[in-house]
Amino acid sequence: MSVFSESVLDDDTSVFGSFVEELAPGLVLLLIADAVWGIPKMGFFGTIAILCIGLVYYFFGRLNDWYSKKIFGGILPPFAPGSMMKHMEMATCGQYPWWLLEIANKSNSRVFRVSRPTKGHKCIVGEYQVAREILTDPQSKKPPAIYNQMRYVNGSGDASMFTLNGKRWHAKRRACVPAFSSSRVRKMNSIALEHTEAFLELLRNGDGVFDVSSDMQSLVLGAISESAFDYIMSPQEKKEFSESVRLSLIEYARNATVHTYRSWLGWLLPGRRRASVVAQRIRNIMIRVLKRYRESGETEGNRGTLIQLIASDDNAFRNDDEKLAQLVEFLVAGHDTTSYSISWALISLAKHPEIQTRLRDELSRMRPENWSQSEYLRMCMKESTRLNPVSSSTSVRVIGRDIRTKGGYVIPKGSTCFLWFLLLSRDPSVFDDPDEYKPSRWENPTREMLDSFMPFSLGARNCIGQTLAGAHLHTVVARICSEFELTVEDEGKVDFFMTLKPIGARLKVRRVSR
Ligand code: HEM
Repeated sequence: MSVFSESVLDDDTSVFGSFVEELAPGLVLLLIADAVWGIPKMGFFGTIAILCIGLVYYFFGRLNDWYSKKIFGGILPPFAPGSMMKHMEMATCGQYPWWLLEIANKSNSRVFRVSRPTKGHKCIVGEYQVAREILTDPQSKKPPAIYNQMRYVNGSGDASMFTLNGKRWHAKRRACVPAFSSSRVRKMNSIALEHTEAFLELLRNGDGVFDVSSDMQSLVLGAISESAFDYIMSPQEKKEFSESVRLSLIEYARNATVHTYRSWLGWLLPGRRRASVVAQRIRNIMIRVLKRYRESGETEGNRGTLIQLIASDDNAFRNDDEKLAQLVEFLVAGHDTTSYSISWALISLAKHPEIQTRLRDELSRMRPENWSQSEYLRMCMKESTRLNPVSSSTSVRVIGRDIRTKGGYVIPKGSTCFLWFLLLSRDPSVFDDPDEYKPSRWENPTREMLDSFMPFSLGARNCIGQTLAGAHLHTVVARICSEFELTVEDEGKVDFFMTLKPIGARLKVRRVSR
C-alpha cells in the first residue's frame, strides 16, 4: 500500500525556512509600504524601521523560548524539522500521519513543537505517558478554535457533545449513555449481523471482488442508522451521506483548522461554499430521520435508542437544531471510524493468509454466538487497530498545567497538544517490529504495550460508542472470515483526514466450506 515515501528530513528547511517565515511580517509591511508610498519616498530610515519590525518579531520568537525556559524551569520540546509552510502543507494532505511518524522515529523526542501561525505553543504528542497524563487530567480542555469547526458539519453550526466542554457537554453525554448499555449494544449488534448477512449474499452472487472501504461504509451506515435511529437508509441516502460527510470534513475538520482564515473568508472560497451545501444535505437526511421517529412515536422497539433519548430530552438538547446536530454527530463519528477499522482488519488478514487460516480454524471450532470470546479474534482485531488506528489524531487538548515529558522537556500550560495515536502505537521502543502485523504480540503484552494502546482515547472524553464499535468489529470480521478466504486484489492507497482510510482497496473472496 502506498504510504508517504519522500523523507521529510531530506527536505529539511527548518533553519532557513523558519527564519524567512518569521521575518515575513516585516517583508510584507515593506512591500505594502512600497506599493502605497514607494520605498524612495519612505526614505532610508523608514525602510530600516520596517525591516526592524520583522527582526524584532523573529527575535521575540527566540526570546519567548528563552523566557519559557526561565518560567517553566525546563526546556521546551524541540521544533519538528520543516518550515511552518511545510507543516501547513502536510497537515492538509493525506500523508500527514506518516510524515509525523517519520519525524518522531528520526528525532530524539516523540513530543515536538510545530509552527502554526496561531497563538501559543502547538505540540505533537507521541509519548504514551504524556498522552495519558493529558487525557486523564480534568484541567485539559478541548480547544474551541479547533472543535468549533466540526459544528459546521451538521449544517446549522450548532453545538454537540464532541465539540463542547463543561456542563453542556456533560448533560448531553449523560443523556446518551443509556443507548450504549450492554443490552442495547447486543440488540444493535444483532441488526449489524443482519446487514452482514445481506452483504454476504451479495458476495456469494458477485464477481468475487469487493471494494472494502466503500462496502463496509455502506454496511455500517445502514446498521447504525437502523439500530440507533430506527431508520432504514436507502442506497441513495447512504451514498449522499458518505459523500457529503467526506467533502464537509475535508473543509471543516482539515483545511479550516489549519488555515484559520478560511472561516473569515467563508463564501468567497469555493471549498467553503461546497462544504456548506453538502452540510445542508447531511442535515436534510437527519430531518427525515427525526420526522419519521416523530410520526411513529415512542414504541417498545425504539425505547432506549439514541433517537428516542435525544428526541425526548428537551433539557440536554434544547431545540431541534441541537437534536439534529447530535444525531449527525453520532452517525458521522460512528460509521466512518467503525467501517474503516473493519476494513483495516480485513486487509491485514487478507495480507497474512497463515493468520487468516488460524483465525478461521479457531472460529470453526466455536459456536457463532461465542465468537466474541475467541482469544485469537480479539488479538487479531487489537493488532489491526494498533497498526492502523483510524482515529489517529481526533484528540486535541489545551493543557491546564505544565507537563514534563520523558526526555525532560516541559510542555507549558496553555499549549495545544495534538495526541497522535499512530505515533503511540508504532513506537519502536514499546512495540517490536512496530510496522508488522503480528497478532501474537498480544499473547503476553507488556505493561507499556497496554498503556500505549488507546484507540478510543481516555478519560472523561473517551469514545462513548466504543462498546458498540468493538462489537461490530468482532461480529462483521468473524462472520466474513468464517465463510470466505480473502486475498488482496488491489492495495489502494492510504488517505487521512479525520480518520485513516484505506481508499480503493479491493479484496478477492473465495468461498470456503464451513
Ligand atoms: C472503531 C470505532 C471508533 C473509534 C476508533 C472511535 C474513536 C474515538 C475517539 C478517539 C474519541 C475521542 C476523541 C477525543 O478525545 O476528543 C471518540 C469520541 C467520540 N465517539 Fe468514537 N470511535 C469509534 C466509534 C464510535 C461509535 C460507533 C460511536 C457512536 C455511534 C462514536 C461516537 C463518539 C462520540 C459521540 C464521541 C465524543 C464523546 C465526547 O466528547 O464525550 N464513536 N471516538
